[in-house]
Amino acid sequence: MATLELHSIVKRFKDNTVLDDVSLAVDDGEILVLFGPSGAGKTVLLRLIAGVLDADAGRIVIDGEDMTGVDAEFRGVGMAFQNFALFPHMDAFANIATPLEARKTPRDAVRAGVESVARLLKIDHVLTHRPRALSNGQKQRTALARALVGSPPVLLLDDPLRNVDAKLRFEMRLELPRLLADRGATVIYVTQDYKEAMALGDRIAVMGQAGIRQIGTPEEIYLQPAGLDIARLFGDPTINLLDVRPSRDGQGIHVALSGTRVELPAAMEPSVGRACVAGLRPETLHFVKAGTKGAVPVTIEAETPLNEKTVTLARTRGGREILVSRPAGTPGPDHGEAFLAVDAGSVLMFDKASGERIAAGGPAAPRKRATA
Ligand SMILES: Nc1ncnc2c1ncn2[C@@H]1O[C@H](COP(=O)(O)OP(=O)(O)OP(=O)(O)O)[C@@H](O)[C@H]1O
Repeated sequence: MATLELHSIVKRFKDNTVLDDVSLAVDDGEILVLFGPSGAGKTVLLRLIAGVLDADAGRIVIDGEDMTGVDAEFRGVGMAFQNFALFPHMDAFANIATPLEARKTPRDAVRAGVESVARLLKIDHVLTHRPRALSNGQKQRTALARALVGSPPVLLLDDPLRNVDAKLRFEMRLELPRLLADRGATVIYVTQDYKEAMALGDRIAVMGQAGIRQIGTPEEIYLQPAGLDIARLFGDPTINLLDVRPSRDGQGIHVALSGTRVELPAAMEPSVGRACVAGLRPETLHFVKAGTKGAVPVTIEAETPLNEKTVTLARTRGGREILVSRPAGTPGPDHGEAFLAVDAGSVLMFDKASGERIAAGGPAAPRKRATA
């Protein structure tokens, strides 16, 4: 295990500044997920840490030691790439063994190391196969086995599940946290899949234009996103976003939805009188009986049963669409008029002009993350 610190990293390619003053600290044994759109600089950041690219400015410190000028093979960093990067002329065993061979590990120890990691990743039956005789999932596990086998203190995994089918992705999402925790490595894990990010990360760093937009536990990122851009990236169905202008009277702060007053917490004070966007997560909205105090009248347009939930498309009197999600098998209206309760504590409020969240609102994130 090791700690990893990035101090004010800058990386440019000609006039393209990919990383601008990026700082980050990863704890010993932590899994930090780098999440963000294509081209955000995630791979570049991993390559800088690995030592296969040089930064234009800033320092990378592993376990207290400045890595500037330290060659890749002496950094104690293992890496698995999204495109596998296996040697085609070598069988799976030899591919996995390369980090141990490079260290001149005795033959018996190589065999024991490769077989043990191959068993863990369920590829022990294909160790004599060359990459072209492996399925994508087996190739992916072989690349991962190669990154794990030397037990590097720091492990960099670049979207390792991108090329595998949905079933294996799902299995690996469940298995990987334990596997990584067992190896004791400090991990930086890149993905573009928000579910993977939430399932695997102790913390998630959301990458935006040239840097990190927000860093926090999965719950903090989901419940208290720093901006509209981040709120939209997490959640399925995506968050409902409604233009509002909160106002205040003797009874408190409120907005109008379908002509109905929806009370907001006092902490929403900074939003009063401003053009805002209210974010309502579909799972925080509930259908209630007609006549329930504060219930918002809507018309049900459509209902889609998904595996574990039912998603309803409702429309307000003003014609705005709202998605509501509820656990599959629970009762709910499927046509006609219905009424929605909005949980004021769950409403996220964003400044419309800047897209930034108005800090005081939103539910509190729990201190500890739930297990995935
Ligand atoms: N060797 C290079 N020369 C010039 N530009 C590069 C080089 N490597 C990366 N870039 C640029 O840096 C930016 C970030 O690329 P990077 O591969 O890190 O993105 P990413 O966030 O990992 O994307 P993806 O999720 O698609 O892998 C892109 O604009 C890319 O074109």
